[in-house]
Amino acid sequence: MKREELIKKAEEARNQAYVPYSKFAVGAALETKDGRVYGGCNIENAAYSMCNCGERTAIFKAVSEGERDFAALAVSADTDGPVSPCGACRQVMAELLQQDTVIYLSNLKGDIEETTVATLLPGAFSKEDLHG
Ligand SMILES: O=c1ccn([C@H]2C[C@H](O)[C@@H](CO)O2)c(=O)[nH]1
Ligand SMILES: [Zn+2]
Repeated sequence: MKREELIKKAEEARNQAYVPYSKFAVGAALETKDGRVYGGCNIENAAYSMCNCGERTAIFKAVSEGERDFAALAVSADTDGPVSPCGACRQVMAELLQQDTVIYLSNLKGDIEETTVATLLPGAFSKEDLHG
């Protein structure tokens, strides 16, 4: 899928964001190597630490459906520049996406930054660290 199409799907997922506290809506769209797309939005909670980001919602939806091989992830929010994923999402991307999964960071103005998991989180803690 073209990056503009995947970003549009992230924007559509963003419309479902449940953000009564921050009012900051985020959408994500994760495309598998077979071309299936899983949307995700951020979902907040009155117990703030339970808030889940849009990126992780999309990743967990896909993985929970048995998906393991991902081509691209688009993220969209109403930010000045391309949205910057939080550290927790970067760590989850490092574990569950591939090294060659393309990440499109975007905003509603049409700015797009194309990056990779390795660039977003150099030195990520991984299963190699865990099992020496
Ligand atoms: O890349 C990001 C950054 C923040 N958030 C969410 C978490 C919280 O619901 C709100 C404000 O931080 O935005 C995301 O979903 N993705
Ligand atoms: Zn996050």
